Amino acid sequence: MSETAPTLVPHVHESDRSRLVAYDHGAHLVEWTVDGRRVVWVSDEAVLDGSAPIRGGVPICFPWFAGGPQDDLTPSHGVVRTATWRPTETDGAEVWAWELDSSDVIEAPGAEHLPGPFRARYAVALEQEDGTETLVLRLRLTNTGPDDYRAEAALHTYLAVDDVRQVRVLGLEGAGYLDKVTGEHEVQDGPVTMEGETDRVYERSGPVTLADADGRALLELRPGGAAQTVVWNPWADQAVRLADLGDEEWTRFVCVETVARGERALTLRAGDTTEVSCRMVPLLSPTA
Ligand SMILES: O=P(O)(O)OC[C@H]1O[C@H](O)[C@H](O)[C@@H](O)[C@@H]1O
Repeated sequence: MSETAPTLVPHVHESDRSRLVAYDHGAHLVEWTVDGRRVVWVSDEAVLDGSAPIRGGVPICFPWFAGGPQDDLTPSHGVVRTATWRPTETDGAEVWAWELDSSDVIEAPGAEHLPGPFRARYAVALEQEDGTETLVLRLRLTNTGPDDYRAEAALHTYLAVDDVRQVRVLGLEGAGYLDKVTGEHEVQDGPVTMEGETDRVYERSGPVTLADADGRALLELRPGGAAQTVVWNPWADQAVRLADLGDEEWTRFVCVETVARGERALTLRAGDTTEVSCRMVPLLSPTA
């Protein structure tokens, strides 16, 4: 028997400007590179054998976010980010699409906390917009049961930055937020800058722009179907505790997440389909 751990097989797609890499494990997009510049970030220490969630990329969180409404559920971020999704037929500009049903995860740890039966379809598309190649992520959730229920969901986007201590997140000015580090409710004063562990749930969905210290816009995110934006970076002390994150890697990313949690969780009506999406628009020119 081989002693080598099984390694997930990546899907790779290259267009004129973009390179995308994804796995069926979690329907997890792990790389988006535009003109050779990394936009979606993944850890060098990410576990890629299917035994754990992948640190980086765009984890799909459902049907709960983090530890759920009462912060008492495991695994963190629900049951679908470690499930093996089924590739399915693509439509239009979609590069990949996957499906997952609640029956696929019924044996998974945490399945006893599913609020109801569901069918999920997730697609990664490269769509042209005003001559720019944009990345669009669409998560469609169908309540396949007879009763309405509520569920949390997120597209947990890890964005590559040169140095998280230098970046600004614009578009959340004046938004109320829960600071999960202090437990306090605050109102955002000016652009978001980070000087320590940051874990905030903003009651605004965007659009938001990621900019560098000089105010140069790097990327715009346009979320859809979810009311909140989470901004997260573990910073140095917490990073040391994450086995799948190199000790210095925390400086290289910021998570700006499209989220529906707590009182803003999704309401999935019996038989209906709800969509959570995020469009990412690169704003740096190739020569910048
Ligand atoms: O370590 P994970 O389960 O991937 O979670 C990573 C992070 O996800 C979100 O940003 C949450 O707001 C954080 O509280 C959590 O620490």
